[in-house]
Amino acid sequence: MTAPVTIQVLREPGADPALPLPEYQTAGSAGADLRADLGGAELVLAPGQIALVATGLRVQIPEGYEMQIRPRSSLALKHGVTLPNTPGTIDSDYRGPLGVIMINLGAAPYTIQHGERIAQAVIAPVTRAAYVIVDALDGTARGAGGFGSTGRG
Ligand SMILES: O=c1ccn([C@H]2C[C@H](O)[C@@H](COP(=O)(O)OP(=O)(O)OP(=O)(O)O)O2)c(=O)[nH]1
Repeated sequence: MTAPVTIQVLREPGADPALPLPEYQTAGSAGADLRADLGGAELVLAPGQIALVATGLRVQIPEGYEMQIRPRSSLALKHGVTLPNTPGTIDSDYRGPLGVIMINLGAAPYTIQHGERIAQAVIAPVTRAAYVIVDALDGTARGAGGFGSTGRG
């Protein structure tokens, strides 16, 4: 296993110090679970509602990496609760509160509990590109074909 990337974490003033930091549930988990810090309260997400859910944390990600915030499949499958902007992008130069944008696509209200695991954070290397203007692009067999050009199934 490669050495872990260190993410410096600052708790927001007033954040619940009892909440565990993002944590991997198994040795092979790609994502570390993020918890809702609701100040001890709960948050009801009505069908169709979008909310920015606080984690109570700020993070400092090393340059050259990003954090991707992804849904938990269990919440999505059982309740239709997911992230409308998945994966959320946390930039290495961002120093604000780490928030999770959630949406309830299910038919019933969903109650998020204080401390509930609401999403997962995946750390990934970032490749930066240089964009350059040209007069023509290389030809390929696919050409401009897309959006189902190769047929269905
Ligand atoms: O799910 C998310 C997505 C983003 N952010 C924070 C961290 C990220 O670095 C910053 C900006 O996100 P993004 O680049 O996706 O937002 P934007 O709409 O392009 O805004 P900006 O103009 O601030 O970049 O907001 C979150 O806390 N949670």
